[in-house]
Amino acid sequence: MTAHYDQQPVLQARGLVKRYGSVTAIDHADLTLYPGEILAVIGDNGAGKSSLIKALSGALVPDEGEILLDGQPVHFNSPMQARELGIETVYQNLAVSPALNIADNLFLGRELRKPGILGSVFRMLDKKAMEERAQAKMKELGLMTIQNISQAVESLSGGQRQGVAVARSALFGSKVVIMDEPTAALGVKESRRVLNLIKEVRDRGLPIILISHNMPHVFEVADRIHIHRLGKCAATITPESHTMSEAVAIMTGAMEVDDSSAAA
Ligand SMILES: Nc1ncnc2c1ncn2[C@@H]1O[C@H](COP(=O)(O)OP(=O)(O)OP(=O)(O)O)[C@@H](O)[C@H]1O
Repeated sequence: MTAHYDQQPVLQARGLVKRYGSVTAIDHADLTLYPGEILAVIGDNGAGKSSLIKALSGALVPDEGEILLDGQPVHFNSPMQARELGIETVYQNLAVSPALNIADNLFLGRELRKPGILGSVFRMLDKKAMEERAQAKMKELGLMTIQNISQAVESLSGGQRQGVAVARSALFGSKVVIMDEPTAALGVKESRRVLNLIKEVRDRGLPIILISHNMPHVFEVADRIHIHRLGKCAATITPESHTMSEAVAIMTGAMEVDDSSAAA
């Protein structure tokens, strides 16, 4: 699937503001995510990327501004509310529970119950259905180098664990997947697998917001790059329109951009 810039954006932030006392973490920030794209969000430390992403994933309630999902205004008071509307977030830490197996991790907090009275009254889990769906999703995403779905996640490598977290987001994210530094803790080979997986999820129709400090990774996978500076979008560029050093220059304020490209 290729990005559709002529269509209704899937997710939009308009004029978001978040203040912590005298610090303005988000300062009238805009962001637009179109169907079929990987939108990278880059910015210096303290630029307000995490705060922006938290607002989009329901982990923070903005003081001002609006969030639109498929063109409709939405208000999230918790991450659960954002998830219920199809926005899944993969956090860098907390990605998976090591002691649980792969299938249990995929369904953590959203376990399937057995049909009928066994599930509704006795709350019995449908382990078989969860394992089958987990297996199918891992296979679909090309993650079947992991042999056994009932294998404990603590026995997997860092890249495989991140793969499980990405598979979970693809399993439940019906509209948007937000990934916060998914390759930060990984080696070269593992990063490559996770980047391919991210592209695979995009190609299967889920648009992605990717927060990353890794410029080569961003330039490799992003369709567009939202550059965040001083709490707002300084520019939206593409890997074709600008070089990595130009992106860094915009990020740090060394290079000015005209207002037209700042439209998110
Ligand atoms: N809970 C909080 N309380 C007070 N100040 C905060 C809080 N969260 C963030 N800030 C401040 O808001 C600003 C933006 O922080 P934020 O974490 O969103 O930036 P960031 O771009 O994600 O940075 P990094 O790349 O270092 O994670 C910073 O000045 C930070 O100190």
